[in-house]
Amino acid sequence: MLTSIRTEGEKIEIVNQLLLPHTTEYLEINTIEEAHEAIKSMKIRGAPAIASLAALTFAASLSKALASLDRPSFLSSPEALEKHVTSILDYLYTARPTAVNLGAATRRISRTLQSSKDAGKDAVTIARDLVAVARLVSDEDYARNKKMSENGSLWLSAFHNLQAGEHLNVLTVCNTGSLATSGYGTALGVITYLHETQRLGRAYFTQTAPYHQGSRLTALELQTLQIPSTMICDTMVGSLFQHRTIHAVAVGADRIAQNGDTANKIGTYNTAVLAARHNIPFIVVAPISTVDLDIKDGSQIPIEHRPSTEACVVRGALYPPRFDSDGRRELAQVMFTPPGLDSDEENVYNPSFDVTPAELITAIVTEKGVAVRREGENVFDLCGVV
Ligand SMILES: CSC[C@H]1O[C@H](OP(=O)(O)O)[C@H](O)[C@@H]1O
Repeated sequence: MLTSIRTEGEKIEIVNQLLLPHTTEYLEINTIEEAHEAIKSMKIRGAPAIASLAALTFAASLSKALASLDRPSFLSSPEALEKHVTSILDYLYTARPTAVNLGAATRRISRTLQSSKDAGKDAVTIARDLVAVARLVSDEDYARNKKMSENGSLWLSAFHNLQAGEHLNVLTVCNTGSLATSGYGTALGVITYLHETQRLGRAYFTQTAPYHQGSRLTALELQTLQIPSTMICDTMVGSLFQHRTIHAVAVGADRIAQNGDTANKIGTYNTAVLAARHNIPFIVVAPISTVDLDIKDGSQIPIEHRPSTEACVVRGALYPPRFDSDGRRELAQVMFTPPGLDSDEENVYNPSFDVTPAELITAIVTEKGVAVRREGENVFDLCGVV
């Protein structure tokens, strides 16, 4: 299985997802600033993976400070430590505004800080507690994803009253596998679990322009896992539903509001509208840390707009292939420039996410269970799940 992040002691490395699938290059992340840049530039992406890298880098920075002979001033008191921790986590959170998992990790770290302070611990002891809890954000992700994948697979099998020997065809959008998490994945985890339990017919996935999480990352993951799959262009979802049997759509999430409205990769809303038109169950698969109960509905979810140039670049390998002196396949980055590109968003509209209203979502699957929309209502009992 591919990994988005790998660690060895205090060493943290990420695979540079801008270069996949043609080049596998690991980058060492040594500072908070490097983590921020890697997240903002989308060398690493995927809400859970972003939270894991931020938490691991935060833990490494504290760990280095604790090991330093020249103790920094923020370890002089719990108050100084709290101010330092808050500034680091708030800074990391600014890297990408829509995904909320990092916010949940920040809240978890802050709760630990507060309880350690209330217990009268000194700054050094509190810092050690924070290192431990921050590492759990990543360490616990694999098991969390496996559990939600099992929950989603069982729910879909029951929804279709799947009998022995029958299989489900599932469409997914973007990339929600090991490259978007710390292992196994969310929506792609459901597809993987169905495959591993002999209940998957075929996985379908959209290319997911303009970053191409589908054609560059999900394709790589499904090939690596040897899962039968078919890629479609983003514009082909309606035709697929008209001409192929699709039993479900399973997507990830970056932020889920209290009423179940869900922000996810751009193109998810289109797919949800078409799934409703074709009576295909549409499920969102995400960890509890994606649910933001402070946000009443999807209108309050900040939607990141990426640089217009990113919507004008096609990344890929040269054809016929050319190789550099190290034998690595050369990539091409073709920029097509619409007139007046320099005027940015007037010419290129490039939201990175869209919001799918709850009434188009059949169920929200988490590691704690499945929140099903009640017939005739578009409000999920999320509190029953969170
Ligand atoms: C389990 S990943 C959640 C979410 O993150 C992706 O966005 P991006 O690739 O821009 O980080 C996509 O929306 C996934 O569904």
